[in-house]
Amino acid sequence: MKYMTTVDLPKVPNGLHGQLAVPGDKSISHRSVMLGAISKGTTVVDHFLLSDDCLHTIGAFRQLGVNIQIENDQVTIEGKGGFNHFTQPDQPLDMGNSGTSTRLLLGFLSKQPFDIEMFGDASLSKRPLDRVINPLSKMGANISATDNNFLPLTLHANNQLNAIDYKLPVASAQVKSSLIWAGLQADGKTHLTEKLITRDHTEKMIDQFGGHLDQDDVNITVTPQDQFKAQHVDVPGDISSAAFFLIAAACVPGSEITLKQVGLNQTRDGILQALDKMGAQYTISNESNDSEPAGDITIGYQSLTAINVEAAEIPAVVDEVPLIVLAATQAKGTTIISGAEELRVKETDRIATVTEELIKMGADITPKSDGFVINGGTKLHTASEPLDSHGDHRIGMMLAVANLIAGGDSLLDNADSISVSYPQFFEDLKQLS
Ligand SMILES: O=C(O)C1=C[C@@H](OP(=O)(O)O)[C@@H](O)[C@H](O)C1
Ligand SMILES: C=C(OP(=O)(O)O)C(=O)O
Repeated sequence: MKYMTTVDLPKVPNGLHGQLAVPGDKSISHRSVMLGAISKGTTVVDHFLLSDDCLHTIGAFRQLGVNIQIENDQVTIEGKGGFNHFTQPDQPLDMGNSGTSTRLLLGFLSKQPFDIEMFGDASLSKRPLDRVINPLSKMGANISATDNNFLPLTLHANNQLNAIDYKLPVASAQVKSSLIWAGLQADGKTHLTEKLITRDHTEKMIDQFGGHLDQDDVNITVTPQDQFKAQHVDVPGDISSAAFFLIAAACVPGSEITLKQVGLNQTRDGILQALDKMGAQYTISNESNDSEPAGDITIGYQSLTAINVEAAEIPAVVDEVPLIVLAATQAKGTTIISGAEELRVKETDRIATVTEELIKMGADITPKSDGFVINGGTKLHTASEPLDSHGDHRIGMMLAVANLIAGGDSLLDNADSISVSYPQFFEDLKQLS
């Protein structure tokens, strides 16, 4: 897909107000289709995120012969009752812009009795896959990828996966999840050791669907199993989507908002930890805890102070780092973010694109190889040339929030990339205006 649309970014002269339920969590939505597909029975998923990325996961499973119905934001998946009942896709699987779909499906589909081809868009075709190809190959998967690292690729027919002991060289929930899917199909116990704890939605959902993993801090043992039982999944609001409004409300004078039933999984709540460290006040109410914890978050405008963010804190906030940089431009003092080199291999090199775009609005940011140094207290202004999402949904939405803070009239190029994770972002922002 080419992202072409240029939009006039909205303003909120009186701040953000009111209540909003953000769309469902992207990571959990992807995984609900995967577990639903191998379970026995019909899985019903409510508050599913119908964004481009998740629709690519649904599209791939439909091509594998899984019957999936969509009605409003409810998705119904007729499970196949195991990993062994898929049919060979008659076209290559289109992964679009979605790193999660690609990396998770590589492990999930690494023991199928037929070849499967996969391709993606220009951005996804530049993102490294050797982080999953290498360990999956050790397990016996047979993958021919472009330069052994990139899409397009072919996952060759394979009937044997060997269990391995593997220490993950990167802190990545995508790599961990891919290897869990493969481990469930291997011939013995697979032992994984994470570099740092990363989001645990795969582990929680396996448990919800009647499976079992042994976990102890960064160690996970996967025992082969494919007896999963269909479930009802209620997807909480995506904290990564809520984060745009949390930062907007904290930084635009006069704001006071409540975001309803946002996912509060502790492996994902780094944006709240960062706000705490910046001295922000917010309240959490109506907490629920089904398979994933959730609650309502109320936050208003306030002054923020600079913080340091280090490597160990990054996984819980990896997709929200662009927003921490933006908040840091408004905070008192100098913020230093380190250990965030993974941002260089997201939809764009987010260290480069965040810096380039916020500098257009007057921010004082110095990029580092693994993060940023931000001198705060800047009055952001309208950019004299259009801002650019660079085709990266999270950069596009972060810039829309930056324009709210500036109270400016900036334009945003390549705005339609936002549909990758949050198609109704501008409508929801209007609801809070
Ligand atoms: O597992 C997931 O659902 C995700 C994991 C993260 O990627 P990495 O695991 O590559 O850090 C995150 O950036 C991505 O948006 C979603
Ligand atoms: C990095 C992201 O997603 P993915 O890796 O699935 O493309 C994201 O949503 O910010």
